[in-house]
Amino acid sequence: MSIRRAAVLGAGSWGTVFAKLLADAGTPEVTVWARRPDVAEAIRERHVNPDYLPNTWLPPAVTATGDAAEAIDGADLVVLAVPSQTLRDNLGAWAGTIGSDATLVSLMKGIELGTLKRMSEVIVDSAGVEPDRIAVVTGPNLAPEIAAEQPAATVVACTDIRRAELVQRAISTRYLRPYTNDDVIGCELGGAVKNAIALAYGMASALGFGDNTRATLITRGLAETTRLGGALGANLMTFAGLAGLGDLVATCSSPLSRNRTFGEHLGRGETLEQAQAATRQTAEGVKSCLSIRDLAHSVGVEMPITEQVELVCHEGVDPLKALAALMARETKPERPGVPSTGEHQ
Ligand SMILES: NC(=O)C1=CN([C@@H]2O[C@H](COP(=O)(O)OP(=O)(O)OC[C@H]3O[C@@H](n4cnc5c(N)ncnc54)[C@H](OP(=O)(O)O)[C@@H]3O)[C@@H](O)[C@H]2O)C=CC1
Ligand SMILES: O=C(CO)COP(=O)(O)O
Repeated sequence: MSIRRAAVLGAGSWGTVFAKLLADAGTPEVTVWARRPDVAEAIRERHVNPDYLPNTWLPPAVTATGDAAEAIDGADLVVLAVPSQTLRDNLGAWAGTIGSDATLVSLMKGIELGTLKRMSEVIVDSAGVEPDRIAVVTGPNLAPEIAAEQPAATVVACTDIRRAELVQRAISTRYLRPYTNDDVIGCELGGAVKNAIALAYGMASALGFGDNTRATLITRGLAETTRLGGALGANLMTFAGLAGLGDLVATCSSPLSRNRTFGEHLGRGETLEQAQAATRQTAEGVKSCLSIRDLAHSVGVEMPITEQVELVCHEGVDPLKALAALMARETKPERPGVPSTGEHQ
């Protein structure tokens, strides 16, 4: 079985590249929904998204519309590529038009404010679909690099292996190698938390700190992500994979990352508003650091880096003070609960 018609709802960087990917992998009809009619027209008429990917030519199978119902009509794959915090409202308006056996794909990397839900949970709520119809695609996938067809890998996470393999086939190309994974919780947490850690990494870079600081943030960032995952029922091995370490390293180390770039602005002493004005695209970690912190508190997990990122973003704390607070924390074993001497051997 293969996908005949796909809808991609959201015409930003990743939504647009994902439409190209589906077409390159053989989907005959891919319709992008853009909320601005001029963007839809440019994709439809000129095969380019001038705002987000001006130098990427989109294949003939990709078309676009400003009418979401038209995009969704008859689609057996519905891809969601809007900002995490608007998903609930967007999908609420579209849900009635989605086919009863269509597979939904979530590209979002965030945790909803207020409800503290992962994106697949928001989709279940607002579209009223069963969780096993939702596949999460996540991994080290900076949109401009995938647009340029640079080789990479990704993960398709779904509790229904048949649907996971369907999506895997639908995005398998010579430049992207998808793996399946049944750990939806771990894959979504990896994608959401790495954005908060990349904000910290960007701040540290702008403050002039070198590779020891950066490696420490990545490693301890992964440790707190894994702690949260453990408390929420994820498979801990997921965090050593593409959706965990892979995405964390790519996002922290790339100047293409919007989250890292946003962190650099904060590290240079800009306010949240100044950083927002300087960066136009979605930096999910800015809002999700609040919901991730609250989610962690709700299950009694400490996430010190995420907490300090939240204080810098939303309480105006100086990034240097945030760093000092992290360094002044009580000393402890690297892996709490594991003896630091050889007594267990
Ligand atoms: N870019 C990347 O490299 C990757 C991104 N992701 C994730 O994919 C998701 C989407 O990101 P991405 O495509 O990059 O984001 P962008 O910021 O590039 O684009 C966001 C898109 O959503 C639209 N949008 C903005 N606000 C609303 C709203 N209120 N209602 C409906 N649509 C809206 C924008 O329209 P308009 O242009 O009119 O503002 C635009 O089409 C995010 O969760 C991100 O973390 C995942 C992997 C890679
Ligand atoms: O998720 C991404 C890469 O996998 C994109 O990261 P940014 O949203 O920080 O650009």
